[in-house]
Amino acid sequence: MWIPTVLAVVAVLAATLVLRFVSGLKNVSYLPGFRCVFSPQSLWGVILPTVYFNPGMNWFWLWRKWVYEYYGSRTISSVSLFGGPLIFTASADVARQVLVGNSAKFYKSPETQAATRLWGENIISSNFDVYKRHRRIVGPAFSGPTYAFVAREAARLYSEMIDGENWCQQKQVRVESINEYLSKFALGIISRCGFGLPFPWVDDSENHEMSFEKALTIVTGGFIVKLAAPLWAYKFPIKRLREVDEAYNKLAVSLKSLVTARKAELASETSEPGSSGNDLFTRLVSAAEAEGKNGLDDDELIGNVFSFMFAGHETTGHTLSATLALLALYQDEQDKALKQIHEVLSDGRAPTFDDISKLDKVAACFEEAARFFPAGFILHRNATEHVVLNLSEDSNRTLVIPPGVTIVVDMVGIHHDPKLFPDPERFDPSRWYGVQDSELSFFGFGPRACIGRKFALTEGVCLLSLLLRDWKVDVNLRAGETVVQWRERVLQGGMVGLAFGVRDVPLVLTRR
Ligand code: HEM
Repeated sequence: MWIPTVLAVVAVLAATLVLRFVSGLKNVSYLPGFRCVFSPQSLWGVILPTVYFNPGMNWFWLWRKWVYEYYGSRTISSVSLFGGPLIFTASADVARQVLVGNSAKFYKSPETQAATRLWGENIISSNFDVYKRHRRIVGPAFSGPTYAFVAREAARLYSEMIDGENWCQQKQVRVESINEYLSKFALGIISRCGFGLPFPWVDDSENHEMSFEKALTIVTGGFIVKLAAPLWAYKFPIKRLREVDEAYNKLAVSLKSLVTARKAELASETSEPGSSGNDLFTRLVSAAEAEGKNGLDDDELIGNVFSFMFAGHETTGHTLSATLALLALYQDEQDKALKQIHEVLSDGRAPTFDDISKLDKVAACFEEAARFFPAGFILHRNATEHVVLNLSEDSNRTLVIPPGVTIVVDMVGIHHDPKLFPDPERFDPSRWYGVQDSELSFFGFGPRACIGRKFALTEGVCLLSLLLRDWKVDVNLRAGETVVQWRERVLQGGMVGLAFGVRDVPLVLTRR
């Protein structure tokens, strides 16, 4: 009796899957692309490695040299048995149609913004009128005084790093992973210039209670744990979960009291302009207070300041690591940057915000590394209505995106498109000479492109100018390894935490 029942259930399930698959094909207008069991964005698709039957998360990098040519188009689809249909585009033209020309017809779905919303609605996760309110209040915080503050803090933190790591006593430093230092550096800058916190490089406090900075470090490293672990898992004595949970609770309480304190400070006008008052958090609280009931509530203030952490920490840290990896390989480019650093900072001082535009060759190294490894590597959008896109770049066909279907802009694909960037595997900073900040495509396109671009560029150029002025950067080879093998081993892109970038970059720094 049970055998026919089981067979009937299996038949119904199989028929449902087949119907869903067929409807998926229709939803992507039969656009060529992946036909797989798990969607590349589904849980199993992400967990399983990139192999020919499972694109996974790393196909953007591993298949970048052939995949679009193979399917005969820079806009392709993915239809799977498990997970919804997707459209991927590595065409800058199609990306602009979505993110610029038709931006009002697309939104960011709550599912794709789960990580950014952990602390509350914010500028990254919101849409439509709510977004406009967030942008109106957040926008002015990103301006000259903040960038000047970033430049000052970058110089101070660099010195603290060199002293704190005892590199000042050494002629040569060999590191297995420059990423550790640069990730901590980027976290320090966001903490100081985003939250207005001291973030000492060496935390020698005797206090055994978890410090705000420690909690911040654990929380940023624990985003994925927080997203993936179900609530019941916290009942078990799993050390990592306990630690992440404690850090989240600590931060939630501290941030609430920080908002209250900043409001009180502003009310009594004790905040000094030109000092900590230029951190993004204080400027946000001030702007939100000025807007009254049209401003942001406490959760939204915290959500926004965390969105800067989410969007500005790993992105900048990974790009800096990639820049040094590439400069270690391309010594001629390192020399060009060094020459400009000596010209602009001829008196040996640290760079200020006013120097950033003069250090354009240093900036171009950071920008070219950001092209090579675009930290914001996939941009998701969903259509609110049927939207017709023109694929004229590949053919004369048009593509109709139905409401609800996700289109993913593949930033790795766009930035390795040989038509836009000839010889894309070559590190060539001159591609970015004379390009305006607003045209830097790895910061996104259209009205929702990166609001923190100048923040990131200021931080990146300051750190690189100081580090390259003081140290010659070389690859740190394993015994018997050649430079070509080092490149093959180290220069691989992938998800590192929540952003795209290179993993451990082993370098030798030799004092100049
Ligand atoms: C190299 C460093 C960075 C890269 C490559 C980068 C890249 C991007 C990209 C591609 C977007 C567009 C996302 C989309 O359209 O869906 C974006 C948005 C954003 N970024 Fe950045 N980012 C960087 C640094 C920063 C920094 C330092 C901050 C803040 C301090 C920041 C804050 C933001 C915010 C708030 C948004 C959302 C803007 C909006 O929706 O209006 N980013 N970023």
